[in-house]
Amino acid sequence: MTATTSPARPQGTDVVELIAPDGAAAAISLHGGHLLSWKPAGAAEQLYLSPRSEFAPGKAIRGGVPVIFPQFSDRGTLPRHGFARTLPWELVSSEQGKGDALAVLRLRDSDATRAIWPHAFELELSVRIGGRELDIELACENTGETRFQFTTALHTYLRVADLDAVSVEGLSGLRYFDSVKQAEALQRMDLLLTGEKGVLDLDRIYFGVKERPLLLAEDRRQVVIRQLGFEDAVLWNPGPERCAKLADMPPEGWSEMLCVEAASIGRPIELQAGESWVGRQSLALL
Ligand SMILES: O=P(O)(O)OC[C@H]1O[C@@H](O)[C@H](O)[C@@H](O)[C@@H]1O
Repeated sequence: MTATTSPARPQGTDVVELIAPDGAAAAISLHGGHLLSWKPAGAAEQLYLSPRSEFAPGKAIRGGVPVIFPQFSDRGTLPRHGFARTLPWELVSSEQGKGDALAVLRLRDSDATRAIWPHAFELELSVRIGGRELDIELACENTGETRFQFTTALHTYLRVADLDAVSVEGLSGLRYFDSVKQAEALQRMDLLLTGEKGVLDLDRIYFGVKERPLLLAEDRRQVVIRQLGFEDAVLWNPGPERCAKLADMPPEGWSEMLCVEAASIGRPIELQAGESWVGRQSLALL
């Protein structure tokens, strides 16, 4: 069975709706190849999507899962977080299986990308849902004649009921770059408390996370976050002051979200002509 592509949601953006036989559901915008919503079977929305997001050509959507490629943040000369999140992707396929539903989207280099990044590439984003699990896979192929390097992330905005009650486990002993303090540090404890009792204005790149599972926990909810192929992870929450300066976030939006991003930043990925790379982030609601 083919899933439907519904035009004109939100504000003219093409959105692919996925529904698995058990009722798990997801919505993916072709603008940015951007997962907007994930509802596991029998459970509520797990992703945060800002009600003030713009959904306009050339603009990034605030929330969901932006695809960051080929540059993380301001670490290079390209627009912040690269261009994949602001370009139209094409739908390759969307289908329902026996126990899941899967959509595949593609972005290839174009005159617009080559004007600022002179490389031939093909990105494929696969989103699979079923039961209480979500897999997001990003594949990149060098379709040109010369090598290139990139940094990348799946910039997942997790919805939280109350940031004060949220903790993240699994980071102990890792070195991180604190982008707020512009300094490196070592994560001493396994438990990172967010919200007013913990770290507000949180913006950290944890290096060498590799396949360690992370656990996001709040009162009655636990989400296991796994990654494969990505080396690092980013934790981001703007806190009240920075959030107030973000035009596409409501003033209290920061208290309802926490970004846990699968990323490769510390060691850029290098692809020779014809080579491919694949990275995956998997979420499971316990
Ligand atoms: O506002 P943007 O461009 O979507 O970026 C949001 C945040 O993305 C995070 O990944 C970065 O670590 C932060 O520094 C940044 O502020």
